[in-house]
Amino acid sequence: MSESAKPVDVAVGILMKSNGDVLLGQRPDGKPYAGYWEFPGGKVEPGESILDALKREFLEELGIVVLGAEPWCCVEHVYPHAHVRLYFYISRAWEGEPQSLEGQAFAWQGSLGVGPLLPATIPLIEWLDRLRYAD
Ligand SMILES: Nc1nc2c([nH]c(=O)n2[C@H]2C[C@H](O)[C@@H](COP(=O)(O)OP(=O)(O)OP(=O)(O)O)O2)c(=O)[nH]1
Repeated sequence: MSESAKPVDVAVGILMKSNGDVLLGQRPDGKPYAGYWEFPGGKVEPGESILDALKREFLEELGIVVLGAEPWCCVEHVYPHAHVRLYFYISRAWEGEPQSLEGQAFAWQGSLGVGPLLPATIPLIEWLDRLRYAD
């Protein structure tokens, strides 16, 4: 099996406000799928827990301190550039306002008004809507 066939673990965070709005970011130039929208996050480094990776990425990308997050679901996807295993967490507790520390655009969204989304993230939106607008 070649090295590229091994899945890469990615920690992804969905910050959810009490009104159900969630934070999306746009992938910066220079990355695969530049310009596509995604939930903030990034690759887990060797020896790092997924939750620690999530906290590190939120601090590096957005200047946000994640105070708590719950694992929600895991999705695997094979892209031409990588085979990824995405660990999605939902956080309702954080400190700070998002800042664009890596030059990326971001937006709080209720019903989804930005696109395109990364292919592996598209099915999540319907599942998320069931959760956000359950009652
Ligand atoms: N953050 C995030 N990544 C996603 C989502 N959906 C999805 O398929 N991915 C994929 C795209 C990438 O192949 C991978 C994330 O890796 P990345 O390249 O953005 O991570 P990173 O910031 O650690 O990158 P780098 O240090 O290597 O530049 O996960 C999503 O909703 N959020």
